[in-house]
Amino acid sequence: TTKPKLCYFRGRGRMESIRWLLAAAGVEFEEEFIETTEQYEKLQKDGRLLFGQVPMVEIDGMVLTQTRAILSYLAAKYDLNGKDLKETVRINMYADGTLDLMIMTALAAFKPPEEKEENLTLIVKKAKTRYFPAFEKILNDHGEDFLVGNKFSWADIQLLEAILMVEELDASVLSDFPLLKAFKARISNIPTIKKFLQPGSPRKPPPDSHYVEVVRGILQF
Ligand SMILES: CCCCC[C@H]1O[C@@H](O)C[C@@H]1SC[C@H](NC(=O)CC[C@H](N)C(=O)O)C(=O)NCC(=O)O
Repeated sequence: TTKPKLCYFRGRGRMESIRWLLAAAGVEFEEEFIETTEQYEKLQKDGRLLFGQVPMVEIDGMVLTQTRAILSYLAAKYDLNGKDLKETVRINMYADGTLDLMIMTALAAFKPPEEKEENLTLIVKKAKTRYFPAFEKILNDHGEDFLVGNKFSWADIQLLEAILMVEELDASVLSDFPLLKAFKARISNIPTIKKFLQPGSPRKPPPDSHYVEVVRGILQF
């Protein structure tokens, strides 16, 4: 069978959660990195970007765009989506929340230097006052190893990804969240995730100035 093909810049951005989900599901994938404007314009000209945007994933004979739609398809396809609609909507709520937090960290790299420090402080504050307390409470109230239905799901993958991203900004961010600390250790030890966290995996590094310049150049922003 042909492997899914991911088409995005050589960096995290909006594609990183898709890489995490596939890796957690033990699914190998190809990557096509957009490095030049010509590449990007050819994708658009060939009509492969529905709204002219990436992430784009080729899978099961389809050319998919829109990050959340892709994540939702993959979660359902790889049984990471809850046992019924009520579990699935909770998973979607949690996943959307962590995605909002992660987009903030992705866009932080593109802030002008004078706004960078203040913006990073804001992101860590949002994580500590809005997102992490909500997840700490869920783990506390349900007393289970996973966020939903005591079974590993897409929501667990994205919460771990978000925790690691915010820890890159402030290593002590979990100091007031003991249940999230234990959650991080538990989920990081799931074999497919443990492998993804090793060097040499398709996981991308934090955005650096080179990456920002490449994306700015291609997207003209
Ligand atoms: C480090 C991460 C990269 C930061 C920049 C990215 O964050 C996004 O906000 C912009 C890019 S991602 C690239 C951007 N894609 C989107 O905004 C997709 C949004 C869509 N709702 C989705 O969820 O997939 C893009 O193709 N723009 C071209 C343009 O609209 O004409």
